Amino acid sequence: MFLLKRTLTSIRHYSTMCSLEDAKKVAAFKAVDEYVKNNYIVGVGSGSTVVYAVERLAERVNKEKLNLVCIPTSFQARQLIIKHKLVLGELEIHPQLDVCIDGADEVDENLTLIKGGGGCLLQEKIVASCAKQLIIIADHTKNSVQLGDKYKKGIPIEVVPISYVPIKNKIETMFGGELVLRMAVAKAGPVVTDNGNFILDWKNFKQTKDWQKINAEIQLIPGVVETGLFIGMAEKAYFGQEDGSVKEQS
Ligand SMILES: O=C[C@H](O)[C@H](O)[C@H](O)COP(=O)(O)O
Repeated sequence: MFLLKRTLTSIRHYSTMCSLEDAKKVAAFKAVDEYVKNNYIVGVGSGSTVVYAVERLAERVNKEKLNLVCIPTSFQARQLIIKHKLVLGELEIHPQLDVCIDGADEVDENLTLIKGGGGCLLQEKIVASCAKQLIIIADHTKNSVQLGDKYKKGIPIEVVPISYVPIKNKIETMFGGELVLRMAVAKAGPVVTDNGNFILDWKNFKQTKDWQKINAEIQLIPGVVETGLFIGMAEKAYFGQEDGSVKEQS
């Protein structure tokens, strides 16, 4: 009897738990509902969570007849905007955005982010820097205290191809850890970003509270194009939870 009761309890518990995809979706929908208004210029981030944000943008445009212009942060984002028949814009015409909605690989307690797991960090940082507000959408696995607590693939650093070995050596000497050239999956050789660059993933870095200083030093190394550290940029993060609720951090 006791065993049966325990089994029933765990079945009930399981049935109220959401998948990671559901968690991404609830976070994305809430962020779009709360931050996107009529006549906005909207930055569209990259990655699997942003797919749901674009779905919601399209629903709202169709239902509420919102007049939006969407600025992509990658080739993927551009394709999503086109697929959903949203108005595609560019920074040349709209250099100031009202809001940018994007995913993240990890978000620490200070809203410092690791981004670039999908290789789109450079354009994401450019577009976010032009937006009045950067809003992050993610599932609960991305929510951590310190960077590196949860995301183990490393901090992505986009580099000019000829410089990847010197940059790897310099950062390992300056700060420790290991920088690994990201390799492509369906192509021989390295990942080539939307901007024609390579990505070094900085793994096993020391945890610190001084990301601002380290980031500034890395950015000064010749050949470094951009880092996946987003410091002091995000206004708010929405994390979809296992129970279907959304946790907000600002
Ligand atoms: O380069 C990719 C971006 O920074 C993504 O926003 C980040 O990797 C999170 O992606 P996802 O929503 O797929 O976890």
